[in-house]
Amino acid sequence: MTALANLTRSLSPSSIAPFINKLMENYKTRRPMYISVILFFGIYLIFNKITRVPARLRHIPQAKFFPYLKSIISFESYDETASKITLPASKKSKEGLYVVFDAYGWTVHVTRPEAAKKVLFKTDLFPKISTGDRRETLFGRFAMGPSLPFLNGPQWKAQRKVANPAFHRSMPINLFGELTQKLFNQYDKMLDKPIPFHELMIRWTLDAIGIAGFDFDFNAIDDPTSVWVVRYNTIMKAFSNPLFVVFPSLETRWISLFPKQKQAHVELTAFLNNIQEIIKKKRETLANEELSGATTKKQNDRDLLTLMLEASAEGNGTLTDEELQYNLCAFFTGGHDTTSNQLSFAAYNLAANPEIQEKAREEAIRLLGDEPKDIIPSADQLREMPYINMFIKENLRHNGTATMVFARKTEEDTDLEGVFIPKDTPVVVDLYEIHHNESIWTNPFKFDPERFVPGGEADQLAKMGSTWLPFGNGQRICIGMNFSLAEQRVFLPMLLRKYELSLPENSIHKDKVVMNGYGVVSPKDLQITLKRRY
Ligand code: HEM
Repeated sequence: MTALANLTRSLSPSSIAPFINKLMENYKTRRPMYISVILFFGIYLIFNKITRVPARLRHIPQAKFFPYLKSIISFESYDETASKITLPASKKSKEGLYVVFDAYGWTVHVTRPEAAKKVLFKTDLFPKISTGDRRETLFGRFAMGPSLPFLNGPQWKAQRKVANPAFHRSMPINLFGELTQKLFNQYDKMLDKPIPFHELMIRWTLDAIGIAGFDFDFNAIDDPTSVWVVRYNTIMKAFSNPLFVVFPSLETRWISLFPKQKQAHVELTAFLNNIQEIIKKKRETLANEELSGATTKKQNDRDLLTLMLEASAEGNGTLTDEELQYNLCAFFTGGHDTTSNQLSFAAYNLAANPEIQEKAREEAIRLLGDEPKDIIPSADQLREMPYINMFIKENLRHNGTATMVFARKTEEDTDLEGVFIPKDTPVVVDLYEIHHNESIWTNPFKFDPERFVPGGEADQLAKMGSTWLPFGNGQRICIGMNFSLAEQRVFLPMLLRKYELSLPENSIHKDKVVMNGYGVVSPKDLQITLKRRY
């Protein structure tokens, strides 16, 4: 007790004041040194966190950190990064797992079909990772609400039940065909010289998803300067600004310092208001139709929004206006760039492989005739194009635009093909690596549609698990898969009948296609020369 009393007395304010004064004096003179030590220590901690695999994941092979970082910050083509870094890492273990520090922190990547199947099918063990609170960022306001790509469990199921019927009806083939004819009018203004193929494809898919999604004509093919096209493009461009992707708080707290980003938010508000207005009008129209018993459009001409509202009315569940808005935006993010990239890769693969192009053209002519006029294939004809379908599948394998699925997170400690993965570990299935893994596909870098003949290599491999999965697999498989395939099946035979495709002499893609992007890739500035056949 006496000792404690003495200590308390010695710690009285009057006794420690000189000590504090001395410390403050010292601090004033040595402030730069203290700050340096704290900074150094902070940097060391961050460096350590980023460069050292955490102990709980050290039993899994690692993709080399610095070469990986260098490759990402020098914007190397995705396939270069894969060949140099991630594919070699995937070969270090028979299970094909490796860890790398990416957008989710230390993440386990899956590059073999057996493990991929488990991750994609066991949705309760591997739910989608939470994207954190980015609701106030531009991308967050556009897409990160309660919508299909981001939800899990019963909430996701309830939404998918409303959306599924809209994607499992007969597709708007005529719309895709008419838009193709419109695009041909643009091609015809630029014949026999390199045309910006990818840029035009982006305009085509924007019109397709606008009209088929919610009956809104952007008119991007005919007028890329129209107010809605410019507005949409401004928003999309601002999304991909890496500064705000990496530091979202700059956008939420310091937005006034970034006038361009601020303007993109204004454009987005106008865009979202327009969608809300369309939803409101659509509800009114459907209510009136119900009252009068009249329907204005045939089933396959109805847009996805109408079909979802009808599915609700038929008792498949309900979506609020907010949920409908976020899902329509999800159809834009999921369905616009992806299909335009895929069709541009298709054009590249036709131009780079003249024999394959000729074989595909012969099939299109056999099916649709060789009369010198545009012909839109019928739904039955779309099912009768074995070679073009094989070409489409190989294009999705060899140059699939989605290189990986959305990240998952382990719900509990788990075993993946005999490898221990602790709870709360981010897990990503690498689609590109599975499609280019030499221990799965024979000569995977060769473009060869024959792999997909019935009973051929692809069919044999399917027994191993998820070997061909450009749209993902399992419950969360891309809801727009049939929509996109229908777009491709209409566009390609029409293109082949009318034009011969070649790569310009000075094309940057002469040796192999040069890619842009990371999770979703596209052929960089793809130019193609078109020669009319009729
Ligand atoms: C070539 C075209 C396309 C490719 C390669 C593609 C690929 C994918 C992939 C890999 C996923 C993720 C699966 C996962 O995380 O497990 C996905 C999900 C999704 N895609 Fe697509 N997609 C395409 C076109 C479309 C289209 C046209 C739409 C809509 C019109 C669309 C809407 C969606 C949506 C809403 C999801 C989330 C589904 C869910 O979680 O329930 N996609 N897509």
